[in-house]
Amino acid sequence: MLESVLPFSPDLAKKVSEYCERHSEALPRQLHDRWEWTTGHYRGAEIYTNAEMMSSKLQGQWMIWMAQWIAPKRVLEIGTFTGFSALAWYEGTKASGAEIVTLDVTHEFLEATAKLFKELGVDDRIILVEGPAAKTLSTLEGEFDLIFFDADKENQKRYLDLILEQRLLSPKGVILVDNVLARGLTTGKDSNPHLEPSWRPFFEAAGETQRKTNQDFLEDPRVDTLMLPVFDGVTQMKWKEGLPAKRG
Ligand SMILES: C[S@@+](CC[C@H](N)C(=O)[O-])C[C@H]1O[C@@H](n2cnc3c(N)ncnc32)[C@H](O)[C@@H]1O
Repeated sequence: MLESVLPFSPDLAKKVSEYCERHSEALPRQLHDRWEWTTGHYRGAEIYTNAEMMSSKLQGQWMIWMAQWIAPKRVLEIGTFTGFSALAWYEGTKASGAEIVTLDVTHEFLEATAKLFKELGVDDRIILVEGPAAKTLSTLEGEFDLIFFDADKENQKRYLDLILEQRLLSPKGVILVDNVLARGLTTGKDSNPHLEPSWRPFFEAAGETQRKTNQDFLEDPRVDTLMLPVFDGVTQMKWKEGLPAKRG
């Protein structure tokens, strides 16, 4: 196979996603429950209409696996929402005992998340920070070994600049950026004939913004960039070989 992605229809995408979930280490109960709670509670609710913002269950399984492998001392997440991905970072860092700092601008989301984290007793290592991420980032100190971008997509390059300028990324650290394919529309307006019509204007705009961001990431001389067609598209970045050591 010379392409890197299977030609999915919606039915096949569902079938393959479920198959992959079943053939991966099972999602821990508390993540499973949070995922179900978010989809049930938020769908159609007055304020929180968008459970779609949450990562998929398989993505949660991937996060746990990645965190176990990287064994970070500190994790930084931009975009908490209802805490599903922060719980995955927590689960994946049980051995490394990492501190997890997760940022969100929306008070209601953080309030619901703080309540859950207290109930689950995971507030010993997860720190929730409310406010616009750019502002919060400029106040952070120290280094992070795993950084996840999953908030406002239009500011991703700004976040990268702040992180690199402040050396918040450790020398061997990795940045993971979610949704770089914007449901496929980053590659062109007509790329996804299966997209629900009501979502099309949003993702057309998101795709256009992301096209520029992806190019900016690639052209940034401070990082090595790899874009993968998994989930809604994930870009991985690390310091260019030898760069932090030279600058240090
Ligand atoms: C896609 S959701 C995060 C999903 C979460 N990581 C998960 O997997 O369940 C994006 C979140 O980013 C937050 N957000 C949007 N703009 C932001 C900003 N400027 N600063 C911080 N958070 C922001 C939103 O409130 C929302 O909760």
